[in-house]
Amino acid sequence: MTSEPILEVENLVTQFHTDEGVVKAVDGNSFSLHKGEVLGIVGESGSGKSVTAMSVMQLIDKPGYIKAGTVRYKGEDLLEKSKAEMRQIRGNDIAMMFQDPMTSLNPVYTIGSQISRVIRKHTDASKPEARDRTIELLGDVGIPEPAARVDDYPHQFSGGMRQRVLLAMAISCDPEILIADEPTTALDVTIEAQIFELIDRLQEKYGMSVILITHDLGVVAGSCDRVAVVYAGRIVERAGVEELFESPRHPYTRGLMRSIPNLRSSESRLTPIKGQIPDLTALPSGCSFHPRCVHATEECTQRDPELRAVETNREAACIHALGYSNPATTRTATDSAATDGGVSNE
Ligand SMILES: Nc1ncnc2c1ncn2[C@@H]1O[C@H](COP(=O)(O)OP(=O)(O)OP(=O)(O)O)[C@@H](O)[C@H]1O
Repeated sequence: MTSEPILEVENLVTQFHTDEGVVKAVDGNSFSLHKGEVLGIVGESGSGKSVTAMSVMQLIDKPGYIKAGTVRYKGEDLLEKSKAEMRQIRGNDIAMMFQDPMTSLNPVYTIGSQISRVIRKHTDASKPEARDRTIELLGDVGIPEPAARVDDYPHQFSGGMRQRVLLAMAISCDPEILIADEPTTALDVTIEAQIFELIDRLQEKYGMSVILITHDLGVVAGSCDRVAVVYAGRIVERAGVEELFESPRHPYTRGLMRSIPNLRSSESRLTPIKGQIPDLTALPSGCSFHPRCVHATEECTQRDPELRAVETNREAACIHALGYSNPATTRTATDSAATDGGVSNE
């Protein structure tokens, strides 16, 4: 990508002070998003994906707080904006679609009135104009007979249709960025595929940039341009989607790939990653992933690896990462792996 990033997150640290200790939910992460790009943030449950999105939107409430970092949108740091300014930016510029449509839609209002209200809050549209736009949006997101359904209540829609309504609401003010946080968690796979197709289509139609948050690398493969893989609050690998699937460099990314069905036709066995994501109040010493890593060495228990470039368009936070390189394509990387204590290909 050569254009200026529309969103630049640098060294973001978000924590929660709890009775059990300080939860390091996002621990120094940086990433950028370019115009028209779809960035996937992927990782297991509890790895800090939602907290990253909520930090960008400035929706972190006590006991949480953003301890450090910058979130630059079109060059301006959102962390320095007032509450009123952020209210304008949310919806108008950056819209977020949450996991569960039932908690995001109010059951006592018609879906039309809920979408129209958002439009009227952010634009000077009149009531009839907002209603017309709402019907158009419902059509855009694939609700059949939108003019007839606009006065229905959320419970009159199926789960997939409610998710479409949320998408209509999120794009109603033509945002520059759409953050979709596990938008299909509660849906079956056919409906899930339809929602991702829809997001793709709308992203092109409206020229939006999208951050897609998911625990499912399969989703990433189908929809994203670039990917940030997160583990225990840290980005452990960042790459273009093709590079990532061609040769994942972090053992965690490899583990995630082995646990997805149908992703690699040559691998018929599914192998879940052993163990669990650590308690974010008491991270293991050294590399947080070392207790679950089949390649961990003594050094991994002591050294906390930084995210570093392993080749163009590719970074990984693993002291052995270079050892995963394909010798045919990245000779230099493989050579240096030898001096870096690198492990050989599996
Ligand atoms: N309000 C809160 N108070 C205390 N801890 C919190 C709070 N919100 C989130 N956390 C903690 O922050 C960490 C990251 O949570 P987050 O929801 O971002 O994970 P996630 O990767 O989005 O998981 P999921 O896919 O299940 O949503 C977790 O350990 C979670 O318990």
